[in-house]
Amino acid sequence: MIAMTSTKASDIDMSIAPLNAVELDGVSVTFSTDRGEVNALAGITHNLTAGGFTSLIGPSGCGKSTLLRVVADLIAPTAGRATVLDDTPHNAREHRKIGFVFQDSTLLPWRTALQNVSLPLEVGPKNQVTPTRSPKELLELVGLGGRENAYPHELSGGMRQRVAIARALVTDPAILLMDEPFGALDEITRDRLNEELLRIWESTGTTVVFVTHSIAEAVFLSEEVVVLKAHPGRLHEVVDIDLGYPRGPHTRVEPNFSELCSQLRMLLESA
Ligand SMILES: Nc1ncnc2c1ncn2[C@@H]1O[C@H](COP(=O)(O)OP(=O)(O)OP(=O)(O)O)[C@@H](O)[C@H]1O
Repeated sequence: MIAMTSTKASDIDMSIAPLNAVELDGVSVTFSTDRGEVNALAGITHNLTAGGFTSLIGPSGCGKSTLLRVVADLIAPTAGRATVLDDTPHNAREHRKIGFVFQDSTLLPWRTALQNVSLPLEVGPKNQVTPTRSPKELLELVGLGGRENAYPHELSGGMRQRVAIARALVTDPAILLMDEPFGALDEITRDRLNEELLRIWESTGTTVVFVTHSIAEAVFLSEEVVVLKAHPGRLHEVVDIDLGYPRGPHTRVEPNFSELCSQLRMLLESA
């Protein structure tokens, strides 16, 4: 388990864990469309520390989702290389080392919360996963103990996202990729889930890569915020969020918090 300090890399057992969970070396992605080529990403070079919490922000179309998809092995880079846990994204995915949470919870409506969380254990190669926590324990971890038998339509939007997070964690992934997971939620629910997510991050030690449009959310959650520029998507700036952990409601009223939000706002305006 990784302690909640701002020097996370030093807490990792180096005999078993790579220093970097993700290494991006000149990653470029070009899509060919009917209207010509779209340069979604151009030469992204950056490393993500194992056990860290990194947010990606930037204007619409700057390639945030594309970058997550490269790491998740859903898209191959046109140029450059992505390394995940010292391996190819393909092998990391095959070994079930990557969990993904989308903006929409994408739960199966005919399955209960528990059955949804169990789903990844029922599909894919057998015997590849020995989960640290059972689906029931994961539902407890995300604050849904006692709601195992609820169907998605019986749960609020925030609860459905909690189920989606539990489902993403069921294979015990080393990396959790989250693409605007709380974007559709009201502000109070979102703040509460941000606090929950940090608690889950603390207890699982997973590396989190989090896409958001919210500056405040990025600052509240992250150890570092990667700001991307659009057309083509490229790295603009990396900002260290030196607020320390644990974070809670008090964090949002710290002077440093507002200063970091202003700094990021200015960077986004020039992106
Ligand atoms: N499958 C695809 N085919 C063609 N173009 C694509 C494809 N996927 C993404 N793009 C283009 O690549 C660029 C980056 O898209 P991406 O969705 O990664 O951006 P984003 O930063 O996540 O955007 P948003 O903040 O609006 O969600 C955009 O110009 C988009 O239109």
